Amino acid sequence: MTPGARVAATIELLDEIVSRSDRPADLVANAFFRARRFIGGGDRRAISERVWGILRRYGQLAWWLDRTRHPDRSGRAIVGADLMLVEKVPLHDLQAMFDGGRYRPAPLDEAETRALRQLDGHSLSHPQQPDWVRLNVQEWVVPHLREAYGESWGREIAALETPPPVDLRVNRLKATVEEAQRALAREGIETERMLYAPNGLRLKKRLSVVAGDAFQNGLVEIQDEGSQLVAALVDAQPGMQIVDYCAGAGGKTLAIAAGMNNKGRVVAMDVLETRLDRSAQRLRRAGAHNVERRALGPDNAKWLKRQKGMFDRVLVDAPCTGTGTWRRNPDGRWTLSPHDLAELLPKQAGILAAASRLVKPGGGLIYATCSVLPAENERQIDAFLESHPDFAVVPIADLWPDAIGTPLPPDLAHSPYLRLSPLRHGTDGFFAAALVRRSSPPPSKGEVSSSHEGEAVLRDAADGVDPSAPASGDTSPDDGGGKEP
Ligand SMILES: C[S@@+](CC[C@H](N)C(=O)[O-])C[C@H]1O[C@@H](n2cnc3c(N)ncnc32)[C@H](O)[C@@H]1O
Repeated sequence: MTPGARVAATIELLDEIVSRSDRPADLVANAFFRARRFIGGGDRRAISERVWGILRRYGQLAWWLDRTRHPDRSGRAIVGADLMLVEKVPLHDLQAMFDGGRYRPAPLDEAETRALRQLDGHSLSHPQQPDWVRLNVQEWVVPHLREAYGESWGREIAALETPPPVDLRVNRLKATVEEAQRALAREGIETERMLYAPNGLRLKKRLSVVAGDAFQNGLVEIQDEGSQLVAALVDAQPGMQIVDYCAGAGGKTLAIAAGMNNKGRVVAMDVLETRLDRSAQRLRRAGAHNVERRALGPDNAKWLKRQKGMFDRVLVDAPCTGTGTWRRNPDGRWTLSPHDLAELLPKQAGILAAASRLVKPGGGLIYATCSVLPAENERQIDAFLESHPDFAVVPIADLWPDAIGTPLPPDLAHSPYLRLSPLRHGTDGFFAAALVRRSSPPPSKGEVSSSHEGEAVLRDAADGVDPSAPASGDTSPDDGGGKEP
């Protein structure tokens, strides 16, 4: 493709993503390229990279368009501004690309030219940009981010601008980590061990793994390190009864099943049966035979009632704002609305309460989100504990050695919860709380606590910790000094 044709395709894809804001950008992009098979691999990568970069800096680009009184915010306006401000294309070269030639964008009109001319020689950042513009987030989200991270919120959000690495989880039903690493190397895919996730491998270079034998034979799955750690916190053991209550297409179900050696039972549940169905092929490929899929709905209502108090572990990977995945899904920065958050909060609380009924005394309940907003995380847990005194928090440092076994990130040593971020841990932003259902009623004030039954790690921690301990920004001894694994 000529540079002009690439620019035209970039504009087209961006317009499509913006007009289909109800769909995740990656799905829109997949459909876009499927319908244009003539676009080769190299061009496809270049176009995607540019579009994803533009979505990451959309706030600043839009700020410049406002400042120069550009007539609109169409794809051509945004892409034009990006080429000038980021790639430093001078206006006359931009005009040569926008010349209306075959496969190239239509010529810039007078108003467009007048606005874009003012960008010549400028950079994306400008001292007059407010923090939220500079950091490419919507203004209404800032108080939530401050609550999460305190004054280091800017650095945390800046870290979400870095494109994510490709992370793999080795399926221990099929291979050891070393065997999988060697199998990938034979395909020319070099990887390194992860700092935290014990079965994780990170690609040294961004390459596609899905066509290769290691992936096709179920030795590895694509899964962010943070997501792997959440699944590992379930501490699935052979013979256990486990529910993955919001299983979706089974990302964490697969990891849980891999820890059980096909002994015991995992029930994967979700309100969307179509999502659950998508896990079937992945489970087959992984050789996981102990997973049962059940859609939440009228068909399983009776079954669900009968299962009360039956499970050793229940994972609630709740639907959330996805703010922790903004480096992967930068469109989320712009599509998220206060209304979405307001709708999610009661939904998350309802799901957590419903799922908790399945946990047996002494059993564990893991609540997780890929959000960094305390309203969806710490405050949900506070409210849940208030109305469910039979549950208590298990501090993450108590679970980590047995469930995960790698060195505990220092900033989590005194945190009741797992709080992961790209800046500190090199993962997506994740939150997880591990709770245990007490086997006996909680001690009343002043009374010495009673002993508990159940799994060793959970039992020891069943009296819990103060869940009102400060959010992640406040607990780190090394604020923002996290290292990339
Ligand atoms: C964060 S996603 C789960 C991702 C999945 N666990 C994984 O690791 O791939 C949240 C899931 O919750 C499901 N969900 C939404 N409302 C629900 C409800 N009321 N009960 C159970 N699941 C629900 C959504 O369909 C979605 O699949």
